Amino acid sequence: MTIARALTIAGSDSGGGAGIQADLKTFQELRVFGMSAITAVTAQNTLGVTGIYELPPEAVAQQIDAVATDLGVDAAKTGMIANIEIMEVIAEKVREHRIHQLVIDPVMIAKSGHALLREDARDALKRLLIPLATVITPNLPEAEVLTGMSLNTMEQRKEAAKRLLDLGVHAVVIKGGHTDEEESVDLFYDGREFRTLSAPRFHTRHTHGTGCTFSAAITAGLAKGESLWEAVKTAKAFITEAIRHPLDLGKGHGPTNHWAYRQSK
Ligand SMILES: Nc1ncnc2c1ncn2[C@@H]1O[C@H](COP(=O)(O)OP(=O)(O)O)[C@@H](O)[C@H]1O
Ligand SMILES: Cc1ncc(COP(=O)(O)OP(=O)(O)O)c(N)n1
Repeated sequence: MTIARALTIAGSDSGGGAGIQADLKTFQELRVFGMSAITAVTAQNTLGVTGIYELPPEAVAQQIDAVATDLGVDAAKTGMIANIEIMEVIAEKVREHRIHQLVIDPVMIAKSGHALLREDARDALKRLLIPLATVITPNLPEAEVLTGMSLNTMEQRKEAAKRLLDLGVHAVVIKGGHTDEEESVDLFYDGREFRTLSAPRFHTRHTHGTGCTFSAAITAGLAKGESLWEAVKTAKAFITEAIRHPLDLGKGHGPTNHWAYRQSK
């Protein structure tokens, strides 16, 4: 039996709803062997982030080397990167280990409002990492920062997707979580055609880690050899079930339910 292997390069969320923890739970649910390279440790729960401890860039490089030289990586994703120095080593290691299936979730700010990427690293993301990616998955505020556009309409989002593709990435998914529209519509663009993925919008406080979970599910699909579109469709179904059946935990923005997709099958 071939074992699909996925690596997450991201921050640790002590609360278990986002970051490395959400990614590993998602990989496991989708029957992919999960590995991690931690960029930063956050003290975090459903109410917010109370501490951020960035790791030395060498520690991130060593973790990537350790897994890539022994276990092997079929696909990888990035989440919280924290700073430019860490971003530089990630770009170097992705090239060195020839990681060709790379999902970049350009995490900038948590829903609680805490910055998870230093502001001076936002431009570096466009220069250093996005050109190496198979797909990037910005939410609406992140897509606005990366393009400098206001994204209120679908036409504006399509134009933003084109501009993001011009940065050298193969495909873009602009996620539709951050609106009050009736449906949560994600826009996919691979340079050939625009496609949309729609789901009912659930009125729930349990949306902590939705972006991490969605991008981890895409990574799992790529690790298993699925086409990008197949992987994105499964990721949308996975996150929709995870939000539809929330876990009643915490007093703030609670986690999604990582085992709901399996139970829906
Ligand atoms: N309230 C919601 N109801 C249904 N789907 C949602 C909801 N919030 C987010 N999603 C979906 O979750 C995924 C992550 O989107 P989003 O929350 O925008 O990302 P992020 O966590 O990076 O801000 C997308 O597929 C989006 O459409
Ligand atoms: C350690 C860590 N990484 C990423 C996030 C952001 O997760 P995201 O999926 O964007 O969800 P919200 O935090 O915005 O709800 C995080 N919080 N912590």
